[in-house]
Amino acid sequence: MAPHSCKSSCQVDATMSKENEDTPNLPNKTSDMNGIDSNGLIDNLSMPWFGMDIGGTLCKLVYFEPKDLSECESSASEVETLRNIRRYLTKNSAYGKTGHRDIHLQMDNVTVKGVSGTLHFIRFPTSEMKNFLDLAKYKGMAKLVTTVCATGGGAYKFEEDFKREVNMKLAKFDEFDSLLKGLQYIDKNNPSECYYWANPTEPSKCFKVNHDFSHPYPFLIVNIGSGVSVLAVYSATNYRRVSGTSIGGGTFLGLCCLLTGCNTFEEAIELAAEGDNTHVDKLVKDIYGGDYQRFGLPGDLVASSFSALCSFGQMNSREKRSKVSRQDLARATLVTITNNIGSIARMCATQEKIDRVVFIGNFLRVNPIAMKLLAYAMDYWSKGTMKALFLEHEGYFGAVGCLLQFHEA
Ligand SMILES: Nc1ncnc2c1ncn2[C@@H]1O[C@H](COP(=O)(O)OP(=O)(O)O)[C@@H](O)[C@H]1O
Ligand SMILES: CC(C)(COP(=O)(O)O)[C@@H](O)C(=O)NCCC(=O)O
Repeated sequence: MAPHSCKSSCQVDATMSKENEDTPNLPNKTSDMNGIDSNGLIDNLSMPWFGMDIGGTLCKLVYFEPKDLSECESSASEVETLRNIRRYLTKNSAYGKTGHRDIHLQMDNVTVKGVSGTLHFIRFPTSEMKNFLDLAKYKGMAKLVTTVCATGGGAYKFEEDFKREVNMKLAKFDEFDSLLKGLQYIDKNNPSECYYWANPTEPSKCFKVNHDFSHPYPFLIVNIGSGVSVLAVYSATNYRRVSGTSIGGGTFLGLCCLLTGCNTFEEAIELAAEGDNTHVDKLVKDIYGGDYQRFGLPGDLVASSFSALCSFGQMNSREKRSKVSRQDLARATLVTITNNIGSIARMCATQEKIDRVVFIGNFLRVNPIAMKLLAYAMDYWSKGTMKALFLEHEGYFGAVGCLLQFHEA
C-alpha cells in the first residue's frame, strides 16, 4: 500500500481521512485492551482482526470483517472507527499504487473465534512496508489496534519499526505453523479450494479438477515464495521441513527482470506466455537427434537449460541468438526455475514415501504455465504414482494461520 500516492490521488483515502476527522475521540488503549495483558497473555482482542505474513517479496494481509460489529465487545467510538476501517478496506480493491485486494479469493460466512464474517485478502510488496506503516499511522489505526499478529521473516525484521512508527506490537507466530493452520482452515471452509490439472500437456484438453482434500495426510507442501521450502506433513501438528532451495519465485522474477527488462511479475508471466523456451534451451533431441530411449528421456525434454545460446554445437551462432526474443527468455527462465523445483519436490516425495504434493506460494499466482509443468513433471517422472495438487488461496495461508493462532492463544 502506498499511502503517499493514495493521499494525493485516491478518493478513498480522502474519504478515510475525513472519516477519521469525524471520529476524533478514539480511545487511547491501555495495556489491558491491547490484546496482550500484563502477564503477556493474549486476551479477547477487540476488532479489527488482521493477520500479516511479511515475506521476502510480498506482505500478505488478511482482514476478518465481522458481520455484526457489535458482536465484538467494542466501545461505541471503537465501533465507529472499525466501520471506517472496514469501509476503507472493503470498498476498494486497490490501495495506492501497489496494494491489491484479491476479491476473487474473498471468503464469506466463515467463523473465527465464534464470530461470523468475511475474510479479505490483501497484498502489497514488502518493500513498501514503510509506506504501509505511514498509512497505518495516518489513519490513526495505532490508537485502535495495538497488537497485530504477524508471521514470516518480516515479523522479526520489522518488529521494531512497527513499535517505533505506530506503537503496534507484533504477536509473532512461526511461518510454517501458521501456514499449516491456515491451509487446514481454508480447505475446510472452501469446498473448491484444492484442485489438480487434468491432461496438463494437452492445452486443448487441459482443465482444472476439484480434489477432495479432506483426508490429506501424509502430504508434501512445496511453498514457492521468494525461496522454496519443502515440508513433509504427517498430521495436523506433525511436520518437518525436509528441504528447500534458494532458486524460487524471487529468482524467476529477478532473472526475468535482468534478462528482459520487464518490471513486474505480471509482465514477466505475460512475456513467458508468448515465448518459446526451445529457442533458448538445449533439448535431448538437440543432443541425441531424438529420444535417449535407454533411460526414458524423451527428445523434447530440456537436457540443458539456456544451453542453446552459449555452448558449442549447432546452435552456438550469433544468428541463433539474434532470433531469441524477450518472450523466449522469459519462458526459458520460467521453465528452468519450475523444472528445478519439480525435481526437488519429486526427490523429497520419494524420500518421504509421500505421493501427494501440494504446491503453494505466490509464484503460482496467475501462472498456469508453471502449474501445468509441475503437474506434468510429477505425473511423468513418477509414472503416475505422484499427484501435484494446488490450492486457490496460493500465498495466503500463513496470514490466515497466524490470525487463527492469535485468537486461539
Ligand atoms: N505482484 C507480485 N509482485 C511480486 N512478486 C509476485 C507477485 N505476484 C506473484 N509474485 C511471485 O510470488 C513470489 C513471492 O511469493 P510469496 O509466496 O508471497 O513469498 P514471500 O513470502 O517470500 O514474499 C515472488 O517472488 C514472485 O515470483
Ligand atoms: C528463508 C525462507 C523460509 C523465507 O520464506 P519466503 O519469504 O521465501 O517465503 C525461504 O526463502 C527458504 O526456505 N529459502 C530456501 C533456503 C534453502 O533451503 O536453501
